[in-house]
Amino acid sequence: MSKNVLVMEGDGIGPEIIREARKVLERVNELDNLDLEFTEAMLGGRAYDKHGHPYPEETREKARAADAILFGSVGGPQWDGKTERHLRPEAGLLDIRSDLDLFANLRPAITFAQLADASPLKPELVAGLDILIVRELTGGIYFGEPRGIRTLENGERQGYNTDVYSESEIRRIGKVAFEAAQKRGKKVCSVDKANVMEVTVLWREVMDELAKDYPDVELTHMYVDNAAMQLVVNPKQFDVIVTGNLFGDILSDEASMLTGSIGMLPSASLNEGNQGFYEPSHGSAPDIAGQNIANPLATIMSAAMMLRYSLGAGAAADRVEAAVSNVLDQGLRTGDIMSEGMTKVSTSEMGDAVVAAL
Ligand SMILES: NC(=O)c1ccc[n+]([C@@H]2O[C@H](COP(=O)([O-])OP(=O)(O)OC[C@H]3O[C@@H](n4cnc5c(N)ncnc54)[C@H](O)[C@@H]3O)[C@@H](O)[C@H]2O)c1
Ligand SMILES: CC(C)[C@H](C(=O)O)[C@@H](O)C(=O)O
Ligand SMILES: [Mg+2]
Repeated sequence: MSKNVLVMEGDGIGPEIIREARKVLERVNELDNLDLEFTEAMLGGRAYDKHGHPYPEETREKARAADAILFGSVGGPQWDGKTERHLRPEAGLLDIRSDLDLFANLRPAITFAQLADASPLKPELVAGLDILIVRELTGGIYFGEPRGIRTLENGERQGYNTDVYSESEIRRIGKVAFEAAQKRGKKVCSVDKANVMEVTVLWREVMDELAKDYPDVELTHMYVDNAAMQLVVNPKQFDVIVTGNLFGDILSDEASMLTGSIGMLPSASLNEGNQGFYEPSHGSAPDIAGQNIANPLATIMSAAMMLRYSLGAGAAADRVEAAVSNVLDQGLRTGDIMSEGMTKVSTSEMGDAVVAAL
């Protein structure tokens, strides 16, 4: 039976990186007879400009019907601060995550041997690194109510957000982390701020309870400020990191630099069914948009995650990841991962090289 892949470019570099990932998917579709069908929809700032909403009704319908979604990135200065909160490009992304209940955001930070010298960290600290960040994506301070900006009695304005997690939300993301660890290095580090915030006191308690169901996995806890430091001091101590929405957002950008570039960090956002949403962890990079210089590999590797997690095509996913490694072996580098003696290529040249390596 055919599988429906919804493709959404988004804003900024979105169209450029999605074009390359789609080429790769179309090629493995032919090579492995995957029977993938592609449809398109809009999400983000350009969707707002065209339809008056960053997550238009038509996109909602297509998204609900899709087996998997490939997405670029949203946002840009032209939309910043211009519209009401729910009409911002970023709100479109938060809406679709919530609408499809994509609570489990998997962000693997893997340092390819060929790129150990592209990280600002010493190569010996990052060579062989393989961390999985499991970020809760549909709760916490991103979605908690009440939120807003109010005027106090003294006339001063006050901004406020609410960080909330229920036990069931903590348990379901914890299970994802423990089950992932069982298949990898058998270690989970839960990152919180339980020395200050009640919401993470409960987070820690629930993780401890859950750990009893996974005696083969070692659970440790770490405060987020220390975790931010440990990621640059000794990143290889980590196997799976599980954390809430905001801490996961920040730590995953930090971890991306261990791999050489934010352009190397893919992601999968999954719900309790098999449906998944696949996007690079980076943003729309307005500073380099339209120049054909962005690194498309995070998006291509997100497409590989899609093949593995939502399309039942693990062999095709392995093939894409091997092709990425192959182009790095050839010495091809976009500007963000460029180093001495390597060959600098554009976004589309990098995509073409991955297709050829398939
Ligand atoms: N998931 C998403 O759609 C997402 C994620 C983060 C930020 N954003 C949005 O993107 C816009 C820009 O945000 P930002 O500048 O804070 O973060 P960003 O990730 O877009 O860019 C940060 C830096 O990384 C570089 N960069 C990002 N992706 C790259 C790639 N593939 N290749 C080479 N370099 C790359 C950029 O050029 C920039 O210097 C904002 O509107 C923000 O809200 C969207
Ligand atoms: C654009 C923004 C809403 C988003 C987030 O904060 O989750 C982004 O930073 C990400 O990491 O996917
Ligand atoms: Mg982010």
